Amino acid sequence: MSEEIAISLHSVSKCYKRYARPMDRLQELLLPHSNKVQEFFALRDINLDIPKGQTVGIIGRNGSGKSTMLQIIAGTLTPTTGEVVVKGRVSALLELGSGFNPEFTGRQNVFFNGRLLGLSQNEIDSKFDDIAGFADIGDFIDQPVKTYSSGMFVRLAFAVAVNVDPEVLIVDEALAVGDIVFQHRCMRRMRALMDSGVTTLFVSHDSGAIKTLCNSAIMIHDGQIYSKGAPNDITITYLKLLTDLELGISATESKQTQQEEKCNKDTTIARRGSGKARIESVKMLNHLGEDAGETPVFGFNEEVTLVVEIKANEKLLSCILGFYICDKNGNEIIGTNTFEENVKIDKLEFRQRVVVNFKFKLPLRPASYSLTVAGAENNEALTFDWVDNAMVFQVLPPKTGKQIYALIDHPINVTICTPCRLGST
Ligand SMILES: Nc1ncnc2c1ncn2[C@@H]1O[C@H](COP(=O)(O)OP(=O)(O)OP(=O)(O)O)[C@@H](O)[C@H]1O
Repeated sequence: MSEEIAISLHSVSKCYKRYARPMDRLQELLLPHSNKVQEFFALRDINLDIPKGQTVGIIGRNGSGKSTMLQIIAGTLTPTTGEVVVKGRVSALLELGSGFNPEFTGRQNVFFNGRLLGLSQNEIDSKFDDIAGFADIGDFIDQPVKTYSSGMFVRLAFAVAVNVDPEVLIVDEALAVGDIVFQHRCMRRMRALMDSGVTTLFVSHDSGAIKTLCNSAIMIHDGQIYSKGAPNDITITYLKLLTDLELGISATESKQTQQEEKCNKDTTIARRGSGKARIESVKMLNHLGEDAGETPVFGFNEEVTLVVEIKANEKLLSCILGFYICDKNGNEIIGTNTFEENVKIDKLEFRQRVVVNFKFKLPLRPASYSLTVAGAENNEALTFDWVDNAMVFQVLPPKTGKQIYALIDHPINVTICTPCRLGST
């Protein structure tokens, strides 16, 4: 059975007119053929099908075209060319306060927005208490929204967006504005909506949020889809591109080197960095100090040693080496570096090698994990080498048969107190 497509973009482009000087705009109006206008493509030939029920993370640099694409999907912007089909009610949180009339009270805006989204008066009536409760802005609900703080604005906008039974939800980092308690409330609600089958597009610069929330991701670069796939792979691609651009490597070259690495290994190993020094080898030793091989299997809570060898390709004034152990979604579970552990690596001469050992236990839920290893000259410097998926290993279940429900099994002391019954003889 083919999957149902909720959002479909076919050859979508968005071209803006730009003028070098404000005068040029006027001249163009008065003399339409004066050729003062420059065409700028914010989006170019986007083809995309998003299946119903997916949570898709959208990632990309500032100005890459993310908001333009989402506004087109939300229907608040018309594409210059191409076709967009979106099935179902779209609730979008794209710009702070968009869709709110500043002169209306919060209550009036809830009704106004609800009607815009196609709800009847009765439907909004029945949802109003939920919306006001979620926004939790007290008496401000009856004040004009122009008197709101930006946090209150977001609260109300989010409360409306998630309580109108959307079929497509579009969220553009608006969550970052509320306080921590509200952010947690938003996350819980978003998860509940996703679990109930709402198609969600989530734009964020926070790769952690993309990895935790989404089941696929799209990276936009220069108005085009640069890459799409599993959230972890896409965030790796994104971080590699950011590093490469900083090093003066073009986006095309960055993509090419990543594809070459991919062909050489089964897993999406991604390597980036300035190359001032290189991670020459990575291995893990088991609790007996034996090399655990290329795809190790460790016992639950086994003590292991991660052995990393680096070689300086130039003289380094200092060096920090670190690692992460990530779950299959790329969430960092264990990690540290020599600086945080107060272990100083002195300067390295050209071609000098150094081997760093990290010894730790693996109190992890039985599953497969990947290892990321990275090094930098100091805390401010660009990494000289960063290797994602340097190794993948397995952790076995505890021999005691204990179930591990959380990601990590932290030692916990449980005591039972039996209170004396009052009045008993
Ligand atoms: N109305 C407009 N007129 C001209 N250019 C525009 C207009 N709106 C957006 N752009 C340009 O289109 C490009 C894409 O903008 P967009 O807002 O979609 O990027 P973005 O990826 O969402 O960026 P950010 O992460 O900073 O929000 C940018 O170069 C922007 O300057």
